[in-house]
Amino acid sequence: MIHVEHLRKTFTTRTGRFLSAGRRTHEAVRDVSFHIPRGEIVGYLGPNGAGKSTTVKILTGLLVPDSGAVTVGGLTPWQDRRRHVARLGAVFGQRTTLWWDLPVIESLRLLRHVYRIPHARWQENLDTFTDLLDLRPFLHTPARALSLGQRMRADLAAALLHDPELLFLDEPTVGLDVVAKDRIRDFIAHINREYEVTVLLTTHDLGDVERLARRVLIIDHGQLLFDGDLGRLQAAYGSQRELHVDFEAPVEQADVPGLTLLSHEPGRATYAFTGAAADPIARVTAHAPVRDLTVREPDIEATIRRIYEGDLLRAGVR
Ligand SMILES: Nc1ncnc2c1ncn2[C@@H]1O[C@H](COP(=O)(O)OP(=O)(O)OP(=O)(O)O)[C@@H](O)[C@H]1O
Repeated sequence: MIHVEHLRKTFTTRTGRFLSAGRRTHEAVRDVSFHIPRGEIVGYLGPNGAGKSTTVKILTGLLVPDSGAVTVGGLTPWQDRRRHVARLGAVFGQRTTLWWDLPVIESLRLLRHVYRIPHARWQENLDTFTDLLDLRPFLHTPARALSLGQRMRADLAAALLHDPELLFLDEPTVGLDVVAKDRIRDFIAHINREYEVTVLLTTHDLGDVERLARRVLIIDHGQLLFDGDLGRLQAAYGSQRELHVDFEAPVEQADVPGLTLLSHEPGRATYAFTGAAADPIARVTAHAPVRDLTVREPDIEATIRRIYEGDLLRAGVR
């Protein structure tokens, strides 16, 4: 479905003014290659500025790369833009594609015309998504008056009315509570299963990835660092957990044998450990009286950092 070969994109920006004016070239994407078969959900991950949006903009046809070959369903996005766009949908957690002042249903009607969807097909999809996403209570509410969770549900319906083969999701659950996140994730899994929609998911939320994607691509500084199974990634890099401890009173010496001290300020310390939490908790509580403690799973950003710092290529995991 998606074929990307040796993709490269640089941006040139101006620096300084007048006599000191110059140009700086920045390689946002360097030599990235990957293939995604139809019907797969792939998590596209990386820290801020890694090159994710640039790749997605090229895949949607918004940007033209400097070099490399890209085909999506046999089309070159920036050359066959109209045909390409008709086959894809996109949802951005940070902004809506709905008309702000219009009731949701009016936006969905307008999209029928934009994409020239046959009326019967549009109605069928609208009914299906209204049920699956429980849109009925706010179909007649303007987009600006929706809660974030409602807006995301309406945006998902809007992106899928024209039966796209490929869906780009950018932070689809950002800012949502646990229940709303679950609902969105269940829906995405459903449409992937039932309609065989291929999904490229960019997110900083490991929960989205764990629930939806078996495969992840990790990019940093424009280079692809990892392409493979999420299980393999987590086994290799995601096993380090954090223990955050509030002591009853400030402790002068926070080092605890067997644990790695990550940070320490009076009365508070953070440790890294692997495996079960019982032993580290016992060690810390034996060290000094504890008021409160929490165990945190590594977030995706931290895992990605560790991959980068640990030099994935040398570790031979790729
Ligand atoms: N239009 C542009 N002009 C100049 N530089 C740009 C432009 N767009 C992106 N960049 C630079 O290219 C690099 C990659 O940016 P990109 O937006 O692809 O990252 P990202 O992985 O999507 O980050 P984020 O998670 O913050 O959205 C960054 O260093 C960014 O500053």
